Amino acid sequence: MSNGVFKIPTAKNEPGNTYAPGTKERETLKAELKRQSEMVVEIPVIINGEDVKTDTVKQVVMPHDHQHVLANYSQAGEKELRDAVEAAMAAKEAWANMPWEHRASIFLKAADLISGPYRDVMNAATMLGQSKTAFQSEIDAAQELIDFLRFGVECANQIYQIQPESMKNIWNRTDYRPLDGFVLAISPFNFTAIGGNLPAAPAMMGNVVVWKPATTSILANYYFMRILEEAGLPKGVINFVPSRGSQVSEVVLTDRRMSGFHFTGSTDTFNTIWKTVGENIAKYNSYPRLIGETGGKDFVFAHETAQADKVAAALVRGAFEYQGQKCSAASRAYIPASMWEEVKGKLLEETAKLKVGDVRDFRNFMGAVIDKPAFDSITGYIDYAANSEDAEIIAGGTYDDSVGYFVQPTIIVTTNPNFKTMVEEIFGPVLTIYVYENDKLEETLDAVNTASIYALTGAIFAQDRQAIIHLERRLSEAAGNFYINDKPTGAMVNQQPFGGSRGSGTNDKAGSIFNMIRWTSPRVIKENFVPTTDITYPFMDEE
Ligand SMILES: NC(=O)c1ccc[n+]([C@@H]2O[C@H](COP(=O)([O-])OP(=O)(O)OC[C@H]3O[C@@H](n4cnc5c(N)ncnc54)[C@H](O)[C@@H]3O)[C@@H](O)[C@H]2O)c1
Ligand SMILES: N[C@@H](CCC=O)C(=O)O
Repeated sequence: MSNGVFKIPTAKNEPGNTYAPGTKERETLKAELKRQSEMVVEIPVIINGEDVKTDTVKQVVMPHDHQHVLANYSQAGEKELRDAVEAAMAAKEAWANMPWEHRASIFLKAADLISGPYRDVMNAATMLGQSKTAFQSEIDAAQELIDFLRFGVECANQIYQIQPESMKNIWNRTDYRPLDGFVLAISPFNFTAIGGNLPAAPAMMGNVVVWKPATTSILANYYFMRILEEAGLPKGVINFVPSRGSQVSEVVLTDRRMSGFHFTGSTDTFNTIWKTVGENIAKYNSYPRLIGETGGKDFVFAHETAQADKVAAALVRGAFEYQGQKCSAASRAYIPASMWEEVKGKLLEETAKLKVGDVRDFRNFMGAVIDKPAFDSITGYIDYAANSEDAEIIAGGTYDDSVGYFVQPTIIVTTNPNFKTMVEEIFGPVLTIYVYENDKLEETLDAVNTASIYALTGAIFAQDRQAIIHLERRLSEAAGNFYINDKPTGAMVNQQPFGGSRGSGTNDKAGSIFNMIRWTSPRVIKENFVPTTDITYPFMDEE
């Protein structure tokens, strides 16, 4: 029994640790890295709160030391996937009917557990399993994940307060029901926070979920699942099913009770899923909500009034942090000829300083790329540029996968604004630059707008206010997250709600009210306190 309109604790962005030499946080994180490096975790499938081991067991390795096994995980097959759907459906009624403040408490508690006792665990698992540096892990597995949980609760609370007007004798109410079925969440490898948010956001709104994590981020995703359990998530509300994507599509995506799909990953995968849903549309109980944040080919555009050193700094951080494996990473840049020599000098100087290696050595700025297919794909682009007459590699261009999947930060300069590496998402530490003549501003802006199918993030650099206004207008459809005099990465929950359009997804802005509202199916209730007995209208009494 709940009596009260409860006040949700005010959400604030989680402050980050620095891990500077001599700090306590650096010491405890290093100890946790050592502990996790010396053990092999056995990761089960988790269905209805029960650990399930299967016959298909696969390994999780460190990308920066690929012979080092961190964990073995059970892969769910068809039976486990079907069981997960049934477990979710069985948990549905009790979860949907749990008083909202108790649902909220579970996620707020999980946020506090990550902020406190499990911060090192989440960071170490993300560093070792996904090859993130301490800095990159902290902004993801700690800060962003905590923010998603706390602001998610706040957004849900705001939605529940959106209520209709009522007239004399009438009370109108909106009942924010969860969707009529279950939600399938499929997450990418590159952000532990996104992995957590994809199942958590629909669950906060009262939905039950089948969650398929990416195979290369399973370790951190598994620890998050355990934290949710410790926070009190009832059995079956989120079912954790490491599995093959194609099999999830066959078995879970096409189940008639699938009412929502929450995805982040590549555009190709989302297209395949959308097509599968379309082909099966007559089968579903209700039209499934399809929410997908996908790829990017993010740009930095410098105007002739920009400051060269700031442009160069944004390019280095925007392109090479986390090995360029951010959907928001700066991967194409447009620099005016008048500024190029200065930008180039600074870029080469700063890029030469970046150390690439094992993330347990805190002096490294970059770790390894995620796995062998990613390594082969990224180095394929580098080789293509090396052999092209339209391009010159001015930094990096080398790679080595003998110990870990290491790719040096690479800068390509091209004379063709539609060169392959200016157009396609590479998802690695490769930046391509097109130097434009100062008097070709409009043609170059057209190229920014049309070169790729994506519209995720983009940054402009300029000092002149009229130029800023002009660029902002001319590139209005080119990015869902647009930056002025800043790098195109590092969006924060509740500050820069994140998502793009065109080939970059449905732009539902993760962690915001726009996304959370997709997980409800509102029922409007009209209650009449004084029902009428009149059948006819008053004006019918006389002619
Ligand atoms: N827009 C954003 O907010 C955002 C954020 C992070 C990553 N991304 C994008 O994600 C991509 C990188 O992540 P990734 O390599 O994990 O992406 P991916 O598309 O390869 O995989 C994403 C998930 O989909 C699963 N999957 C693959 N094929 C499937 C299929 N046929 N059916 C069902 N599931 C399938 C994978 O196993 C994984 O869990 C990049 O394109 C990046 O831009 C976008
Ligand atoms: N939200 C993150 C990117 C997530 C995609 O990989 C950023 O803004 O850098």
